[in-house]
Amino acid sequence: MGPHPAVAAIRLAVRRVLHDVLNQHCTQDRRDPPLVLVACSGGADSMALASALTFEAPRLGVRAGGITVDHGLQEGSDLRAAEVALRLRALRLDPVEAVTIRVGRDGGPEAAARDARYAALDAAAERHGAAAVLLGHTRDDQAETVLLGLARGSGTRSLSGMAATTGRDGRYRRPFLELDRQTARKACLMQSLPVWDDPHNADPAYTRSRLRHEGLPALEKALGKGVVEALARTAQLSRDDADALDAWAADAERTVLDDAGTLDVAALFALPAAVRRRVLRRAAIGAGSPAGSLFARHIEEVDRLITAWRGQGAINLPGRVGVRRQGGRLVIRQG
Ligand SMILES: Nc1ncnc2c1ncn2[C@@H]1O[C@H](COP(=O)(O)OP(=O)(O)OP(=O)(O)O)[C@@H](O)[C@H]1O
Repeated sequence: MGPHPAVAAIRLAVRRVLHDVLNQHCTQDRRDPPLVLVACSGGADSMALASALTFEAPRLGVRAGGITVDHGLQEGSDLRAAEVALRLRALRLDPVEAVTIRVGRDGGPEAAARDARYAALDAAAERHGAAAVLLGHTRDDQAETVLLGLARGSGTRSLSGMAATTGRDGRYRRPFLELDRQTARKACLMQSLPVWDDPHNADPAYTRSRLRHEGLPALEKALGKGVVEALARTAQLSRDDADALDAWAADAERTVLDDAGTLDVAALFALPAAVRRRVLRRAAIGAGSPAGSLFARHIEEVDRLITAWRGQGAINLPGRVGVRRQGGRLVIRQG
């Protein structure tokens, strides 16, 4: 008798990613077996991921290890991290590491914890020479990410959620992005894997938690069960659109930019709004405005220098970047 369908599904998802990693490894002409690490919080998604990795890796000639990060934000988090590391070793992953980090405050508690966690995972990947790091984000996480982008009123890039592959050299992989959270949970249950439910995930103080426990269930009640799947599909379609528009903007930039680094207003005006705003955003970032602080409202204001010109003065962007219209040119400079 084969494995339970949930276990078969998580294994298939991981096998596909391992094939990809192996192909990439071979094209780099490497002969040693690649090491793949699972980033594991001890929650159901990443424990399911660890179990699938431990099953598939030896069959494909891949080495498999695990990393758990202790954010040090809760009483006893060090003991829990040690416990997760033990569970990963019990799955015969090797190497296994529990890494303790210090979380700053920049950008709010959730963003600060995420930034510190990725920095620790990057460092661990470098230290162990890992070819890939697997993350347990599911289709439900993707749907939540799309809704958060929608609620911020941002564009297609933000609606495109998380990519299956991100990070330096495509280091981070998300095998479960097309799998629902219920399947991961069921797979743990069927394999008698103990899982740890992070109390933060149920804490209504966190936006994502409210969305998960109140927002999405209300949407499903109103619109039907297919909402999560539809939102995940929206993410993929938006990603394709955003990629195409980014490529268009990169081409357009070459035609509107002169050697002195100023932009031709008439040529900008002739571009479709979605492309023009991307060109303006690229130029602002190129001049030193930090991408994370540059919001749609900033770019809209710069855009008005082109589309609603009435002699306005210079516009100040984050990072001490100023934008002014001088005759038929747009001058974007720091300082
Ligand atoms: N403390 C951690 N240590 C290592 N990896 C982590 C940690 N927290 C999150 N991750 C990785 O990031 C992914 C997504 O994080 P998220 O906070 O959504 O997960 P979670 O709900 O805490 O845990 P899980 O996804 O395992 O159920 C996890 O699946 C895991 O791969």
